[in-house]
Amino acid sequence: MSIEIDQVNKRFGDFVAVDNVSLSLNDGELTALLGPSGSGKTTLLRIIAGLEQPDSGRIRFHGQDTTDLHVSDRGVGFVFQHYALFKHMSVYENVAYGLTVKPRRQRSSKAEIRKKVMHLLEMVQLDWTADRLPSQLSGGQRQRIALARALAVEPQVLLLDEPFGALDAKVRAELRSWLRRLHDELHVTSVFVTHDQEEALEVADRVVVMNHGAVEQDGQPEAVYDHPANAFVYGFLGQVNRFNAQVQGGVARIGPLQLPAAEFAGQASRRATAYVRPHDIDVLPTPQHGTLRAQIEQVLIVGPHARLALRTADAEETVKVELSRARFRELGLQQGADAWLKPLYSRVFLNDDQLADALD
Ligand SMILES: Nc1ncnc2c1ncn2[C@@H]1O[C@H](COP(=O)(O)OP(=O)(O)OP(=O)(O)O)[C@@H](O)[C@H]1O
Repeated sequence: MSIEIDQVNKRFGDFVAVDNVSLSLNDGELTALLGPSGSGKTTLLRIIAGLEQPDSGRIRFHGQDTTDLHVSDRGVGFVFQHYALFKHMSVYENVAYGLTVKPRRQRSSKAEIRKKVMHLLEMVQLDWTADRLPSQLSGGQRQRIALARALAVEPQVLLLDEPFGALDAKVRAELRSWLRRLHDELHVTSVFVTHDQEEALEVADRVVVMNHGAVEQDGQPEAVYDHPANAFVYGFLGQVNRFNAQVQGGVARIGPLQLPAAEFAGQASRRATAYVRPHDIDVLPTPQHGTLRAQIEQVLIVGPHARLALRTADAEETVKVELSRARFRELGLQQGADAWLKPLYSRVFLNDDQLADALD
């Protein structure tokens, strides 16, 4: 089931929650709506679901206009952040609920319902909990049951609003890869809302980055991560160092450093900001041509990585660098010592890019 969002707008009073959003989501895709708090993700999800009416614009499922269709007639399944399982019903009854409340003529027999529910419970690997009450399950298990319940009525579209938001980091990580596997098996067109960039990049086929109610960028996770459309997306999709630069002749200068900025080759001299991710900077123990001198302020060893904070002579912020632990040992770097920074990959955006301000 493809979903077309066509010039959708939504205001709450004077506040623009969704600002002229158009998107085409492909059949069977898992799409992440990613953005900071208040960027309009949930509002857009609720409009797709039919829980909220847009002020203008249309929603189409597989070419059919559903904008005025009631939520119960859209064939959508939901999973919310706070597990909304019925407390007094067993796990089995929770998953069976949507099937047992169907009108008699559409309802399957008890035996068929049983078979289906048990199959769903096996799929979420919780068939052994069928007779338990939700209170006897962990948070992660409850979310898997919520998902089984949403899938029981065979929705054409599955909508998930921060489904793992209330869980701790380890459980979240487990559920992410589990959701990905489940989606690969079922291929239900799914949209999930998250403000966690790692979650979006890991799970989704496609990432839609939102800010102030509008879409900043839309694409496959690698494309969005490797080629951010603007400064906002660069900053939002992971840690980044920002350097004040002067761009001229296709080069961005930061003191003795020269970084490529070929896209601005034809421009007059302009102030700009160079963006460099912590893992895209090498650190050298001795001076070299075209490197930036800095002092190592802090070293944190985190599992296989070494995270360094360094201060350059004129930088306002510390520069963050991430090296492999092996590389860090090989270099023999010490806290307090001088080191020389060599950015390996960077992106330059001119300073009048208003989106850069959105990060501050
Ligand atoms: N029913 C409403 N009435 C008034 N304002 C609302 C209503 N629903 C949402 N808003 C506002 O619209 C904006 C967008 O909200 P929305 O929940 O869509 O953002 P979000 O990106 O999902 O954020 P979060 O991650 O914090 O849930 C917010 O500023 C919110 O306060």
